Amino acid sequence: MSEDILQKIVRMRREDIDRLGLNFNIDIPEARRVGHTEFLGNAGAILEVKRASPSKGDIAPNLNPVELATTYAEAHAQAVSVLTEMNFFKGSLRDLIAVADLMERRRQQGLHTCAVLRKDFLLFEDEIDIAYRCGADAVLLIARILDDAQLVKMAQRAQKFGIQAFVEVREADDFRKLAVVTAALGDAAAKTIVAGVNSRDLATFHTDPLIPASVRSKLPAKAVFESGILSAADATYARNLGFTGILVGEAVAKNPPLAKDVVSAFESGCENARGLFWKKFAERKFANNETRAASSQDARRPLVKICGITREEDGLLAAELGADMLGFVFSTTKRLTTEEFVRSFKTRLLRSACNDVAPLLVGVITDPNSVEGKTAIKLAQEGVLDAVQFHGVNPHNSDALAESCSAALPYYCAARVGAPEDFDYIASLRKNGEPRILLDAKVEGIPGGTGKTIPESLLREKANGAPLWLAGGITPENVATICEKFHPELIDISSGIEDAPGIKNHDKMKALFAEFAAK
Ligand SMILES: O=C(O)c1ccccc1NCC(=O)[C@H](O)[C@H](O)COP(=O)(O)O
Repeated sequence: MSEDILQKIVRMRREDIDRLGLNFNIDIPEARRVGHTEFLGNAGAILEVKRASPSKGDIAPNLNPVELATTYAEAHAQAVSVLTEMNFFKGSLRDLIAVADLMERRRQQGLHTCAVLRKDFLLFEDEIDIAYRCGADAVLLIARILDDAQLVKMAQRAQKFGIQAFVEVREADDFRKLAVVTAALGDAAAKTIVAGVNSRDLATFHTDPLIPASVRSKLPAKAVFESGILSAADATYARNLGFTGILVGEAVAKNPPLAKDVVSAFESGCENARGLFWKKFAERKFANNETRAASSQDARRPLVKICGITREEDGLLAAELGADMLGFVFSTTKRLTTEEFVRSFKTRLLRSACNDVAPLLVGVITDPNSVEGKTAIKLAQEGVLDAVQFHGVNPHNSDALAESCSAALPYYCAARVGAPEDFDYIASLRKNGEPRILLDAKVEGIPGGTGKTIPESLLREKANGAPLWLAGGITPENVATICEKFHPELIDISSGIEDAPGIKNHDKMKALFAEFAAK
């Protein structure tokens, strides 16, 4: 089997250590000469001294580590992460020593001091000694490249020095290792171990902001969202999920003035209902991947949202068939629903034991200032609805969202797509920290539920890359072909399973889900 990039980094590092020794031929202090700052003693941002990466190539090849770390400290970062891997990240133990010495000078001057993390692909206990002597307050331990015994020995060595072991996890086996090392450290674990989840797959470089969301509940209280944070809005998203730290590299190394915005967005945010919605969705997505693979359902089945529910029997059947989300339209169209209906449906749904996990309930709105829009927002803030779908309206431009943000509105955006320019709006939503955006067909004069599909050429040209949430004209007849062509993560269906607007046809609904039975 061919070597992935992570295996290559580790192999080359082992070869360098054989040639140069654990200190890579660099003079390092005989003994530690700096004080100690607890790594993530308080919630906050960890900003990185990063010259290059295997995924991006050169990022800031000529950066001055002391100048950059000074900017980070002045932005009140909690920690500075210093990459010391030389082949792919162009880092060095010299950078680590320089940043730790800088923090010691700041400590003595009474200035804000950041903890210093040695970020590398560490393999041996004696590398912890070297990190400690250089002045690190924490060391990264990547669970995926260490076996149980080695991970435990390295964490114990960190504990012996009174520094933190920052254990990076991502896959199921990493979580098992985290449990092993936590048990091995006993009472000391709470003080020594900080867990981090990387939104970037180190083998493929693909980042997905839903990966940290999917595992937040399995992590200890102190937990870090690593990679893929490009803006203040992304930092807010991570905080909304309940992470106590973010690790930001490329964005701040390339653009140091961004450090301040990222730090303050993270520190002023909090865990809230928006984060809860994304956690529920992400847990559902990844749990479903596993259970479907083991059941009679097609493992490639997307998540399914059935929209435009106006009758209890339709919603209950959709739930029984395995719908992941149910949509209720709070916009004056033929599928308009009411507050009373949604409240009583929710009670009924929770009473019915048709599914282990009830579908998420969302209110679709086209005008946050309308009576209907405000009703859906209220129901989402109360927790009756799991989220609001801003359909064709930009929540970031609306006063309603600004007001409701303080009350933590769970929401996502749906964009109506009919021309290439519409993807500019989608890009702007992504920059605003939206982890997923639903794409729906644009038909003049009809806000949604049009029964029309998005032109294939547009999807092919413009929607590549990001996980796709797809609506518009999906039917039991075309769903298999659409899924085969575009591999959506979620599909959203309304008129394709109806006899009339808001009146679902049960045979069509069954036919839709039958398309996902393993063939
Ligand atoms: O469905 C509606 O009547 C509706 C009205 C106003 C705004 C949005 C609306 N639906 C939004 C959805 O999420 C639909 O499921 C989506 O447009 C797909 O509909 P369809 O093409 O009928 O499957």
